[in-house]
Amino acid sequence: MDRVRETTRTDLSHDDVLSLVKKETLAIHIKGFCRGESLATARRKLLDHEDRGELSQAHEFGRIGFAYSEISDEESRRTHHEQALPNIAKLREVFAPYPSPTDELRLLLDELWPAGAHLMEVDGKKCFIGICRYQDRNVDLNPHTDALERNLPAHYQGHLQAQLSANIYVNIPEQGGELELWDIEPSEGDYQGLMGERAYGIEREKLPAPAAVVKPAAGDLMLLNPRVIHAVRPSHDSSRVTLGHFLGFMGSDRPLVFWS
Ligand SMILES: O=C(O)CCC(=O)C(=O)O
Ligand SMILES: [Fe+2]
Repeated sequence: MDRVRETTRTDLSHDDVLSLVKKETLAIHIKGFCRGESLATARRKLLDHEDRGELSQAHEFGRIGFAYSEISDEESRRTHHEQALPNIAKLREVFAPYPSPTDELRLLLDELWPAGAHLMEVDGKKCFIGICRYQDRNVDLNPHTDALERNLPAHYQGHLQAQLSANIYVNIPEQGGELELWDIEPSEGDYQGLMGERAYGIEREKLPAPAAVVKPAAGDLMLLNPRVIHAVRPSHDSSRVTLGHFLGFMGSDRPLVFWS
């Protein structure tokens, strides 16, 4: 079975999303999701943006916006929610006068999902969506999994049935920058054990060869299930710049929720 499915913006379906939830498909690839003019405008601005900062837990990665995964205490929790809407507006502005691909993704999923899709709220506070991430030359995004539960408050555990990831590629190096996917879903305990003292992720040497390797192009959208191990090979030339989105699945008849 082909574990990476190619489709188009118009053909993306409810069943495609469910196939990722069930891990029948490892990734769904939509080539040319972004419109050319909009991408060219944004790429110029994003490659040299004054608001680029460093990801709290792994300083080798640049980012615009404050990720949910950066929450480690009450102050960072407040920061995430206070900056959520201003950061959404800031990234929307980068694409102006065109619609931002993050907004288009939100609308597309709201339209295709029977119960719709909206920003995640935690304790009545909205979450940020659409983080811009920079992986500069020779930086390795090690094999890892993503789990919202690592950063949710204690009384909010257990409300997701599945987590999906949706990346929009703004700049992709000529060499390197491939997405690697393994068909391995470690339990949280096993993952923490494999991680040991590392800030995040697992050594590649501890894993077999990946089940799939995909090289996206600038403008593409890739959906994946980040509860299975995945990684991004280092770029050998320009920075790899993406817009990252997570989707929460709470059942087929419930809305999808968004955060970054
Ligand atoms: O940038 C990518 O291709 C994948 C990034 C990633 O780790 C994720 O989507 O969870
Ligand atoms: Fe990830």
